[in-house]
Amino acid sequence: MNMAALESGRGVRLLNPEEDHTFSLDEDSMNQIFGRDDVKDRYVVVLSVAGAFRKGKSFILNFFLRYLNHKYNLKDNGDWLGDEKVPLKGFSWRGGSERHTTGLVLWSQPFLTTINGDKVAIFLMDTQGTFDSSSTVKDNATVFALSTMLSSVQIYNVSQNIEEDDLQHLQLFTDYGRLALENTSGKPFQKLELLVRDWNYAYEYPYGAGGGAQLLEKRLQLQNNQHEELQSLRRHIKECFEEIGCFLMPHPGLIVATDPQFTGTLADISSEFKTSLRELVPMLLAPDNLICKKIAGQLLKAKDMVHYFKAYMTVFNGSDLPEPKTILAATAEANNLSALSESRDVYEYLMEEVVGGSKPYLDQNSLEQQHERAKNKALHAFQAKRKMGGTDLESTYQDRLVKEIDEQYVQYRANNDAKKLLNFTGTPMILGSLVLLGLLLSFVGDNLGIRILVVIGQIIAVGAILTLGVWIYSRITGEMREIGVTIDRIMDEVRNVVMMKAVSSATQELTTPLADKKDS
Ligand SMILES: Nc1nc2c(ncn2[C@@H]2O[C@H](COP(=O)(O)OP(=O)(O)OP(=O)(O)O)[C@@H](O)[C@H]2O)c(=O)[nH]1
Ligand SMILES: [Mg+2]
Repeated sequence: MNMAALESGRGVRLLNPEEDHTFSLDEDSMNQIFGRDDVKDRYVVVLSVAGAFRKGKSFILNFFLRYLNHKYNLKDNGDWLGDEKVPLKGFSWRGGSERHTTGLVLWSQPFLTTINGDKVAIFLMDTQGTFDSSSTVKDNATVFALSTMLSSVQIYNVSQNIEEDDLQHLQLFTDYGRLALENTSGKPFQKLELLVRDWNYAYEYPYGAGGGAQLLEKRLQLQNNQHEELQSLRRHIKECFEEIGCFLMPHPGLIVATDPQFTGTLADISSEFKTSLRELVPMLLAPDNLICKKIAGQLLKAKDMVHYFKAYMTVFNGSDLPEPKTILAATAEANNLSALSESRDVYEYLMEEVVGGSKPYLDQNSLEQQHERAKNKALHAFQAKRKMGGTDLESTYQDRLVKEIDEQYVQYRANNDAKKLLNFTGTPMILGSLVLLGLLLSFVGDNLGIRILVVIGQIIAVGAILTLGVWIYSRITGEMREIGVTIDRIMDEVRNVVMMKAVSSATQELTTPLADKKDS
């Protein structure tokens, strides 16, 4: 199997656990991953795997990677599971009893595709296992919460069965989710997939999604004799996620579970496990099944992820676990911030079109008009976005947008003014040289008595002086911009032709003696 495309990626730890039980965010890596030019404006599918430590989370993610590489990089519809003898690589995984993955790890290269014409980037996220001996309850909750808040598909990896404890751990989200439901449109979370590993009771419920659905229904059933708390937890879980599924995964075999030499080769994995992988992975990641990340009913772009990461980091790094209302407030802040930066992009884009670096000088009035037009468009874009957090928060961010745009305008104006000054390296230099050339020709022609040379020289000199005049006028006043631009373009051509001639004659000079030497 061709793994080349996979080898360009690696697991990047975006969230690092610190000694004092806070987490630090690797902002540079985050900006690099989500801000890549071909990625930042794409909608995102974020699949995360979370749950107790040492239960095969990183291991299974590497099969997701194989599928994604096969389907979206190599665009191959054949068997994706791969060669029986190839070791399993990608996210770091290993055997043993000590926890391995820490913090939150993202695959550095998203997989790119389109869904119904929309460009999409698929991200995989690995998480620190919960309940190891060195983490606190808060550490666990933070990783679990962040990965749930930031993913569109959360795979909740549980061992052997769905127990009451497993459901209890969803409590923080259901509390947040209920609050979010009251305040925003759309369900707060998208897909939750409980992945039960080492399912031993296939005689009761068969392996796969079918058996999983039966088990899940049983576990989420409301019963009259259940305590009220257990009943409401179940109700809320169903309310908060758009979709909840369960998948029963068979045991992968003794070599996988116990052999320290095991490298992840398919040959050492039970055939039931492989059969289930063939069902599970496309069920989550085939083109028709991809789920894009939404917050408050709105699709997120890769560049928006940065705002949410930062906002959640701040609230989860406090000394206590944040209250659901604090998480909601952070979500609303990030949501407004995304709208702000998107609208500022609109302003920048429109202004670059008229006064960007390569554009000629624009007169003051026109510049002002263009600024007003771009600012209105940006404000309109901001207002058109559905936002969380109420009108007060919205107007704070709108004021901030106006302030940032006005600051940027000052910058554009300064740059524009700088263009007014003559630029002696481009067009004027060429035109000046042409004036000199013309004068030289007519002088030589005059001395040699060649009348035609005198006329040609004078035409060149006068033409160049007139053109220079028009060009200077256009630069200083900002009027006749089209003519000014045309002159620049023609002079550019002239410069290119002259340069090419100079280079080719120089190379000829250099190569001819060599060739001559060869011949002799
Ligand atoms: N019993 C069992 N073992 C598995 C399964 N999948 C992988 N393993 C083994 O479990 C061990 C741990 O795998 P990892 O993928 O590193 O586990 P993890 O959940 O990422 O662990 P942490 O990063 O410490 O949270 C490895 O030895 C795997 O071979 C499974 O479905 N069942
Ligand atoms: Mg791991």
